[in-house]
Amino acid sequence: MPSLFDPIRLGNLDLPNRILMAPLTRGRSTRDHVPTPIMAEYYAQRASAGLIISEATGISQEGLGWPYAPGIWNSAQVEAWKPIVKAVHDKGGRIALQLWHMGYLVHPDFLNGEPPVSSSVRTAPDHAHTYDGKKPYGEARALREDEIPRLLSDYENAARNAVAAGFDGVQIHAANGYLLDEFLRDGANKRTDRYGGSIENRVRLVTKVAQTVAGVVGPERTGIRFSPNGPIQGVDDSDPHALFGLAAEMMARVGLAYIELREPGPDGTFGKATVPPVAPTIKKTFGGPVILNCDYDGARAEAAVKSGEADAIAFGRPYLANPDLPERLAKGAPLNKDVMATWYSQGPEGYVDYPTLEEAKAA
Ligand SMILES: Cc1cc2nc3c(=O)[nH]c(=O)nc-3n(C[C@H](O)[C@H](O)[C@H](O)COP(=O)(O)O)c2cc1C
Repeated sequence: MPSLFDPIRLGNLDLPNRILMAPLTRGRSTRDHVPTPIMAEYYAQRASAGLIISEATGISQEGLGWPYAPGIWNSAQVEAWKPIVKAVHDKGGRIALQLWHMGYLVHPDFLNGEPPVSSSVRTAPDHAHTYDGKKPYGEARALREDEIPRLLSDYENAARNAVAAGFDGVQIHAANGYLLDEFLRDGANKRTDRYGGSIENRVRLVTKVAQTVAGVVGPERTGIRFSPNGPIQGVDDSDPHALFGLAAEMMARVGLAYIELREPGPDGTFGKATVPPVAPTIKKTFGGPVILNCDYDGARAEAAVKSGEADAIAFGRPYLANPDLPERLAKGAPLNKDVMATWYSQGPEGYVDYPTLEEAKAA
């Protein structure tokens, strides 16, 4: 069986190892959601990943409600992404862009006071990060059926821009309680039209988005992320095995290159599972490469790949804090611990200053 350190082909991308960088929002763009030069340094430091999945990146202003997060809907953003992608390529790496619509998790402050959109009228629990600190979420309105073509054209525009910026591929963000997850899971989707109710109806929007994005980028360069197990940001489902089994089958029909899953265990530190693992069901109905994420260390990751449970592993917090993660895992070296206070802070601290093993030894 393969090891974490063996190459793998995802769609038409050849990865030198099976250690992926999971998408990590870091808030180092401008207030207008334009990427900044320090992001080139950060991603280039992590170029030895089999594949970098970028931080979630807004497809439209309607879909972006995170302070200083990047977007990909206008030409200033495309131009600013180009040197970042080039910096990763110059170091021999590969980078895919994660396409994001935050749905009901966009605070009205980002929308000139207008309500955000979701599958149904609903208010997210807890508080949003805004430019004026944490605030309770606003009530979302239900996206009308006649607005869906416009949403799809936003995805199409973003996908075209990702290609123009030079990305090796894209990942559709359908996880973590954001818009596409709000349509998928019945705890959030209360619609009575053909986008709600049955499982077939609830997978319709994500399937159309996948077809639209793959139509621009190529299915062999398009992946998708789900978080099938357990509640997150107020979104959950009553029958995840049936729902995500069908969603994965639809993604296979579109021909996507891979599915990535954030699936914690029952004691997960980034969400908690509430049903038995959904990954095996998804792996069966998808048939292609499945990448697993959440709470992996080197030993668990190697065991998951060796057993065939996963084709590759995506690391989030370990990658944030260890630019040379594959080299450290190969040596069984200790890992730097990520510092939560600088996850979303601006500037270089806790961003580009985590040392490699060699730098730590030299210091
Ligand atoms: C600071 C931070 C930012 C994150 N941003 C994103 C994101 O932009 N998109 C996404 O799908 N998940 C995001 N996540 C979730 C991670 O991709 C990953 O699923 C999570 O950290 C669990 O993996 P880990 O145990 O390897 O850290 C984020 C997590 C953290 C800690």
